[in-house]
Amino acid sequence: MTILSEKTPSPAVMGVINATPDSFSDGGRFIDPGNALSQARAMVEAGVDWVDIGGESTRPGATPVPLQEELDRVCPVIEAIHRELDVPISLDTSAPEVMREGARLGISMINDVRSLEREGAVAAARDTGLAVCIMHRQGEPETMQDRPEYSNVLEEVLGYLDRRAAQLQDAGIPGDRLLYDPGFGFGKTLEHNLVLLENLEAIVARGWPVLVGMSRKSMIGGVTGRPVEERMAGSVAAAAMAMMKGAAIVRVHDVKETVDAARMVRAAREQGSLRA
Ligand SMILES: Nc1nc2ncc(COP(=O)(O)OP(=O)(O)O)nc2c(=O)[nH]1
Repeated sequence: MTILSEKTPSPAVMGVINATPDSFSDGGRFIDPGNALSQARAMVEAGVDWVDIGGESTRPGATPVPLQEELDRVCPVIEAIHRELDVPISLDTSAPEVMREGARLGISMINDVRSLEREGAVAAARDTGLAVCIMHRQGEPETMQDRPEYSNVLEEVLGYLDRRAAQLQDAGIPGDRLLYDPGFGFGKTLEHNLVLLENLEAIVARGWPVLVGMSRKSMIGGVTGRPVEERMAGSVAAAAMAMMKGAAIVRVHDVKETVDAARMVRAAREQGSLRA
């Protein structure tokens, strides 16, 4: 995967900066570009490999954001981080116009929880030449957690990602620009999420870099009983498990702690390969 090999180690840590008023765990903190830049700077100082900028919450129950409002939220943040910091930026959006503007402003990856399914998104992503993370979800944020059901969640997630990757390659997006994401929390019960985490190797085995986002989500709370603001340890543990199972990027809020976990995984993997 050229974009990943060129820009970051594996596993890599992606810091979440939501320029939104309503994101489930950091909503409102980074809607001001100055605050977002300060957060990005702190993440870079903590060793982050990517920052992920989002202007629309996709938490369960969230409603879509008008295009201009999403542009107004993310563009100043992208411009400031691209100007002031040396860190690859991924843009968390489903809107083709936002993808194109983000590419113009210097992002390195499109992170679309809707896998380029919106009108014009495939062409936009293709034209930018950027890496594209595609993600499985069942339903839309407004209702996806009402009654998630699968006959076999792992097979259905893999089936969707494989079909979508084939469609996008047929549409002219080279396969070496794609990343897979199983979509933790996007139309899944706690049990579904845990099956996907425990079997992550099967997703990694498909051959595309795998990006996972479990940080502070309800699956962490469901297992630990912790409220959102106390889910750092559980989130780092889940990220460590994913990295040990072969995830290429972990998308997290608690960067400093997760960078330490990533460094442990990389060190053991490198030393282990030397057969000391
Ligand atoms: N690739 C990818 N992108 C994602 N974007 C948003 C969220 C939701 O988490 P967050 O951004 O912290 O909350 P909100 O959607 O409320 O902004 N999760 C993922 C994920 O699991 N994978």
